[in-house]
Amino acid sequence: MSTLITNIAELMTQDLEHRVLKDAAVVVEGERIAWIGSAASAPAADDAVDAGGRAMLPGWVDSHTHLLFAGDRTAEFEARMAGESYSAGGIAVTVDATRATSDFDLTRLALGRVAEAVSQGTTYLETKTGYGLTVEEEARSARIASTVADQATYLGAHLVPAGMDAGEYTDLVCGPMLAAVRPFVQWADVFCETGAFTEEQSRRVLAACRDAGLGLRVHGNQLGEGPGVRLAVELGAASVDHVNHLSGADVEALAGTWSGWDATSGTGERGTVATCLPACDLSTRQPLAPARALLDTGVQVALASNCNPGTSYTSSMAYCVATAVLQMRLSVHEAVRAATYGGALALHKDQGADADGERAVGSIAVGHRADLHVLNAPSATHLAYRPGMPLTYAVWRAGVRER
Ligand SMILES: N=CN[C@@H](CCC(=O)O)C(=O)O
Ligand SMILES: [Zn+2]
Repeated sequence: MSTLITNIAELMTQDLEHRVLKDAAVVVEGERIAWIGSAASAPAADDAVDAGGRAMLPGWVDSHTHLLFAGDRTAEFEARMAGESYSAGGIAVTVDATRATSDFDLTRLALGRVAEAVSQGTTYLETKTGYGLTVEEEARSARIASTVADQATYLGAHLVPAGMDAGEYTDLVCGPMLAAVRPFVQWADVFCETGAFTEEQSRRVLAACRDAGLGLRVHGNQLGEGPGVRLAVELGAASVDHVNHLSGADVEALAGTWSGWDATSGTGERGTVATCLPACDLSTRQPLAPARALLDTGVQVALASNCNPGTSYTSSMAYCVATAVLQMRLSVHEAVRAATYGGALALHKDQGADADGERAVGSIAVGHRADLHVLNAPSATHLAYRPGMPLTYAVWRAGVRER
């Protein structure tokens, strides 16, 4: 079964050549993109969809979410808006609510959040554990995460539970808890920040998880300058996320990780993606991450929602893109790239087409997964020009029309 989507006013491919085609068409065959080019030379297909002169871009790749939770933290948000500052301790409120929720309800809540994201153009997403914090609860979250998201991350090192010794809890995270979650996750993450995990504890967790075969990610430099970026670079993490407070040395270190990468062919030695979370920055009144400086220094950047009940209760990638353009000084093309290809790079899903059985996401090219987002607008510029407007018109996820 093939579908020709034609009359696309602007096709922002976010492929390696950064092509933006006018008056374009795309053919979807099963789960893959089979053809792209000018509408005038499009081949025939079983079915046809008229995009009506709208813009198409890759579906958003949300590479950082925390969707496995119950309850909300409205009171904490209100206190913050009244002047209190964010601290890691709020996580415990969500842990209590999550533990008190059945498997069925936790799954239903997470699926509802995924559906919300997909309806706004997200077609590939990662989610994390981290609101369980016991062996059984983290294993449960990891199991459910693996069924609701495309990729799952183990974040047992989110907060030391009340009444536990930090060293003993770190042992648990590196030992029995890791063994229990291992079948369900691809990645491990650690909240390396004052009030959460120290540099030494974070290094221990990351090393144990790496030895268990997991890829690494780090929550770092969110609330102040600290060891997060250094640790991510030292251990070869795929991404370091938040990155609000960076020293010049942090930026240089991140740029250095990309010195062996050839961005024009998408080959070479991968570095550590800097994942900026602007919705979280606004909701916690932190300075926006220096995405402009990171890009200018040669760092690969991703934008993600960080959807969670404490610091960023939104899955709107369009909101992140609008903020990146209006306030972080990215061009529309750069912001959309960070929210699509950048996320794929951070999740190691930027490559693969037909031959190897893997399908790249985050860019529109033949053989890639057919994850497509049509805007109710003639160009992607409208994402920033009309911020806050519901611009998602149609969504294909792995070739299936979702909206
Ligand atoms: N920073 C650590 N973890 C989450 C927040 C978790 C929470 O406050 O519930 C984040 O990415 O912002
Ligand atoms: Zn997070």
